[in-house]
Amino acid sequence: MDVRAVADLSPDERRAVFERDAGIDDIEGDVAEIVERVRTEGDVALREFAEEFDDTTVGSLDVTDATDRAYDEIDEGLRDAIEDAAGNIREFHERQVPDDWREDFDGRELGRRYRPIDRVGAYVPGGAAAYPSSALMTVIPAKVAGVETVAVATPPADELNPATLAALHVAGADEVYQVGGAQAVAALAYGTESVSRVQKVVGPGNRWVTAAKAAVRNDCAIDFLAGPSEVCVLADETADPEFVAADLIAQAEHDANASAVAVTADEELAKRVARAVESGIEGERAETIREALESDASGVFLARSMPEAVLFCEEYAAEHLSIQADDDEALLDRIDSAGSAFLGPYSPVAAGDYAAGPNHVLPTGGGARITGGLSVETFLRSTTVQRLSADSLDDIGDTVETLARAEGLDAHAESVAVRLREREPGEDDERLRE
Ligand SMILES: NC(=O)c1ccc[n+]([C@@H]2O[C@H](COP(=O)([O-])OP(=O)(O)OC[C@H]3O[C@@H](n4cnc5c(N)ncnc54)[C@H](O)[C@@H]3O)[C@@H](O)[C@H]2O)c1
Ligand SMILES: N[C@H](CO)Cc1c[nH]c[nH+]1
Ligand SMILES: [Zn+2]
Repeated sequence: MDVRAVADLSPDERRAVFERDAGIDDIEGDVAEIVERVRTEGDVALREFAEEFDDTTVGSLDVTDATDRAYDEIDEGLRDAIEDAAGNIREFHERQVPDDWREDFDGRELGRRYRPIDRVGAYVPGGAAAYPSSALMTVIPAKVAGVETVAVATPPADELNPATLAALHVAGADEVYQVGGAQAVAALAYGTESVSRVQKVVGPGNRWVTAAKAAVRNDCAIDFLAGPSEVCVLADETADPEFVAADLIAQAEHDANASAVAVTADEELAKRVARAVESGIEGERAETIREALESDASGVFLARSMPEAVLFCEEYAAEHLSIQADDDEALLDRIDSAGSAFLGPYSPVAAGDYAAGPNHVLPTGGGARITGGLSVETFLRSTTVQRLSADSLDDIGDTVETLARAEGLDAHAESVAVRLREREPGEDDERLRE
């Protein structure tokens, strides 16, 4: 792996890193066709795509019943790990539940009220790897928010992954369908004979899943684009190059379209990280890792100073930002855009991927510039509430009428004026309310 100087990057090289698209743009047309076929042909299309893309002949699309059995049958150690991670994830997300509130603002009683969305669809990936962790990360926050029905789609297989099924049982999924990729997103968004449509589709996935979420977003709400994994490690001379390399390799093993970057102002560290990456690539996923790390969107970058490295991170807007440096809090303070930040040498991204508690479904492709990751709020809608007393309406009456007339909306002004005209001098608020 080469070390590239940030200052020497050409405009094209900068685009490849900072405007990375994980191969999604290339498949927009194909995904539009898949989505349209699911929309018009329903289950027939789902079955054909399962044959074509997953090499699976699907019997029943609905596999909800398999989850309880899987939970009973999986290895006890695995069951404990799922329960342990689920407990931490639930605890963290319970902290996010907002309270309804009402307050008095000079006679205007104002507030905010929260209600869960009724029916949500969660995509749980399962192509190149199995993702029981994503089952927990999508379904648990929805259930904590109070969503009544969480329908899950996960790729079909002759034998579905038992850990994923067991995790769905633990998380409390209500419906589970074996359908993967773009066709799964389309099925949840538009409905088919077997899959009832949902109000919002959430969850992570490869470029096919992510492109489909982008394609349906005008017809069905989505969380955000949570595509092939990414990590940006900001390191100084105190960092352990083996730790930095391990974090890059870990995210790269998800997908050949994943991206992983490290940036530092210390040339010696940069070289040592690059060497540690080279020697650390091994195992069954070596080819995937190599492809991801050799892409123009990945690499070890040498900045001229830590401020330049910080700017690099801000511009990158990573799904995962790892800071392995002496003054990590001060550095984090200067970076606004990141899905999840991991501070210090003992906070590997993988801890957050599985069990620390925060959500691992996070925006990729620079989405962190405008949004955070999946949370309880993703599954809530809010209503503002306003009750004005006669006196408080009187207080703002002139302001409302003046602005309404400035907009040429006289009926708006009149709807206020009629109330204030009919108000008897000295009439109290209680009477007006009756
Ligand atoms: N950003 C996040 O929050 C986050 C979290 C977890 C995982 N991820 C990402 O999720 C992804 C999981 O990917 P995966 O592939 O293992 O599982 P997946 O379930 O996302 O994708 C598998 C599906 O892709 C479809 N597909 C594959 N090749 C296709 C082709 N040539 N044409 C049409 N459809 C095709 C198939 O339908 C298959 O069922 C990884 O990219 C990982 O990095 C992201
Ligand atoms: N790193 C992924 C998010 O990009 C989440 C994950 C699940 N399993 C392992 N990792
Ligand atoms: Zn991961």
